[in-house]
Amino acid sequence: METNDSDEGCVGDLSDGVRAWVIRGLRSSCCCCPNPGRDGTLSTVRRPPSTLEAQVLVLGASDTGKSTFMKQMRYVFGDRYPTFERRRYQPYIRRNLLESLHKIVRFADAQGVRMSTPESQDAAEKFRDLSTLEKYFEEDEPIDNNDASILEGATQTLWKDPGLQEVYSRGNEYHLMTNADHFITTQPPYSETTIVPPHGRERPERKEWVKLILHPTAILFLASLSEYDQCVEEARDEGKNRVKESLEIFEDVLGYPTFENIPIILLLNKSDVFSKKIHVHPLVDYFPQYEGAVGDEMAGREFLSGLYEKLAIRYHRLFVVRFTEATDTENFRAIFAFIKNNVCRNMMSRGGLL
Ligand SMILES: Nc1nc2c(ncn2[C@@H]2O[C@H](COP(=O)(O)OP(=O)(O)OP(=O)(O)O)[C@@H](O)[C@H]2O)c(=O)[nH]1
Ligand SMILES: [Mg+2]
Repeated sequence: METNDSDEGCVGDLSDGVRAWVIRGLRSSCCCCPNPGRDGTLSTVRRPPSTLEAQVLVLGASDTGKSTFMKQMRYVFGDRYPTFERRRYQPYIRRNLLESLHKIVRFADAQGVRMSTPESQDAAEKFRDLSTLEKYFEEDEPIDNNDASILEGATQTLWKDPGLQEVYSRGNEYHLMTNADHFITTQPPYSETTIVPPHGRERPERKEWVKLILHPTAILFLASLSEYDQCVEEARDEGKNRVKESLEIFEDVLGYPTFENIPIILLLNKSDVFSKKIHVHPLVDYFPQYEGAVGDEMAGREFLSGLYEKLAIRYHRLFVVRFTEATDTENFRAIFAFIKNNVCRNMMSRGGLL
């Protein structure tokens, strides 16, 4: 399902007069840059001539947290999330969650995993047939209260079942969205307005976005630490590992002539998911060259960041790495301060001030 990511377009003033911008239609890129015109084109900045402006381009493979990062910017520096906007997200979140529950139940069927009680078997039945759920996908139609409470009860009953927990922990085998547990354990978005950044799924048209972007001050490259045990959904038949896909995109960025002297800040995101997963899914099962201990979070982080570092060294590029959790606002604030500092230093150094 595609989401109408509201981060596509101008997302408002950030600190120090920098504006954030996501180029419409480019899933994998966004930047902080001069004011966009109303028609979505970039226009001249009306600022005092002495104002310095940074353009930070945010890149990365699908599902790594780019939109979440931009939404945090808006939450921290912009107008938070007005109620109307939360309402706008709700149908997308609801659809993502229903499709996820359907995937979980079908995977359980395929693997011969049965829910352990008659109640949870009944609950599973509610999500087994996608065509019966489609009526809840309508954007403009709220679910009636009775259906909402049936779906909510079924969701909670299923979640407590050990059979469901078993297949849930194997979500990497069938492309389960990252935060399905969050939606389920907080407030399933059937009747109440719930806000969590939605989930976009398109695979980036890499060669396309790379042609369209400007000369940024810095590149923020997002990669997901937690995807080491997942395959690229669109390249499922090839069984292509998502970290490998991300490394290829990183290499494209390193090799792109326009970016030759642009500093890169690598954000290894979803560290919260990684720290849970690493104990359950050994890194060595997916990367045989990993030599650290099973379940050693620090060694795992070092190993994965080392894969990016090797590429950067090969291309003689300077870069810095941070481990992040884009869904955590406090973590975002700290990372944003780091980025700002880094970008400012870079601008000063380019201007001969350092
Ligand atoms: N737990 C956790 N979830 C995250 C984190 N960062 C992003 N997510 C979730 O991961 C999913 C994908 O995040 P997005 O921000 O939509 O990813 P994206 O890079 O914009 O994806 P595309 O638009 O498909 O390229 C969403 O459900 C986010 O809420 C994180 O640090 N921790
Ligand atoms: Mg996105």
